[in-house]
Amino acid sequence: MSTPMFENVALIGIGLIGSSLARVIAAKGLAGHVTIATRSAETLAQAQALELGDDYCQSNAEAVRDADLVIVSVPVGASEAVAIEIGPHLKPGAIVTDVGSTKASVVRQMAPHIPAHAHFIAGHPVAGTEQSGPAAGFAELFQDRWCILTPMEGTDADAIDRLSQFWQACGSTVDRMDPDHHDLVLAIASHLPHIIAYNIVGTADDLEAVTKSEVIKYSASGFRDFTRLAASDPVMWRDVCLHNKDAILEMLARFSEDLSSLQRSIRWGDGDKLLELFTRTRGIRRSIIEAGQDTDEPDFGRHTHKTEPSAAPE
Ligand SMILES: NC(=O)C1=CN([C@@H]2O[C@H](COP(=O)(O)OP(=O)(O)OC[C@H]3O[C@@H](n4cnc5c(N)ncnc54)[C@H](O)[C@@H]3O)[C@@H](O)[C@H]2O)C=CC1
Ligand SMILES: O=C(O)C(=O)Cc1ccc(O)cc1
Repeated sequence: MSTPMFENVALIGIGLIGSSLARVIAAKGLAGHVTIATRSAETLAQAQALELGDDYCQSNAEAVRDADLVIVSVPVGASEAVAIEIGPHLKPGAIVTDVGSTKASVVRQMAPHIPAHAHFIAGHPVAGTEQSGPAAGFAELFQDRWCILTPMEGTDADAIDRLSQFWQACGSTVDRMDPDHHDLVLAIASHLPHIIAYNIVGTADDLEAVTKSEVIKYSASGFRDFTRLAASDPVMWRDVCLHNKDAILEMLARFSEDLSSLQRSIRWGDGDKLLELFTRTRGIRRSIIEAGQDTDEPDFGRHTHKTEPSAAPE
């Protein structure tokens, strides 16, 4: 087997993302030794039973002591607590990254606690499912997906390269962005769809009392797709909403305005306007598929490396 990219890797948090990382690291021989740490003893025991790593400990501080690469895969609201715990125990040259769905808040929470002798580079693999926990992960999760890194100005270029190469070895294409820009783009591309799903399924559930399960009985695939998203982890999505508040509220305001306009078209029987919108949106999906950026479901969102990642900002 070839030399591993990192001798010692510490995975903090071993849910869907952490356990997918553990699996791809093992499958591709990317680490000499993997230490797993997570808060709950039960989850740690589950990770051990699944043989996801080489060492298991409940202390985040202890887990990072020898690590060359530390990957924090916890709900974004726990980022600061983890950074405070691990900061004083990082060895010189260690790379610390995360996988959180929001970036500006994570950078604010973690960066101040990472010592100057280590390298902090926030990240977000744009890959996931509605499942959570260590049993839900799989080695192919990151294959043909984007991973966005949001390094701060002045971060060691070598460390960024090493982390990029790691994600590429996991199957991803790496892109770089400013954290605020990431949060704005992901607010519309990922956060709003989840919020809309939680809302529509909640509304249907309220109606259920009136319609006695008819909503579920007669739901076609459109509603079922919403129920998949609305089954996503509640703690993770509470944290996304609280930690990307401004961008989400901005996008929700735009969404509400457009919804009001749609409502008006329906009320006044403006068929032309409805046809114009529905034709335009159908074209969007068709052009995505034709561009070869996506195959058919369930792989919508997987790309084919036909598009070059954009140039890294200086
Ligand atoms: N689920 C998804 O589809 C995706 C999630 N993400 C991000 O990845 C991160 C992790 O998400 P999942 O793996 O889905 O969640 P998960 O709920 O499956 O796992 C979270 C893990 O974090 C652990 N944890 C929580 N607080 C901790 C602490 N203080 N110290 C140590 N461990 C702690 C939990 O015990 C659990 O093992 C989140 O920030 C999320 O926004 C990113 C891309 C996709
Ligand atoms: O399950 C889905 O459809 C997702 O969209 C998964 C997902 C959730 C959160 C992320 O930050 C990235 C991907």
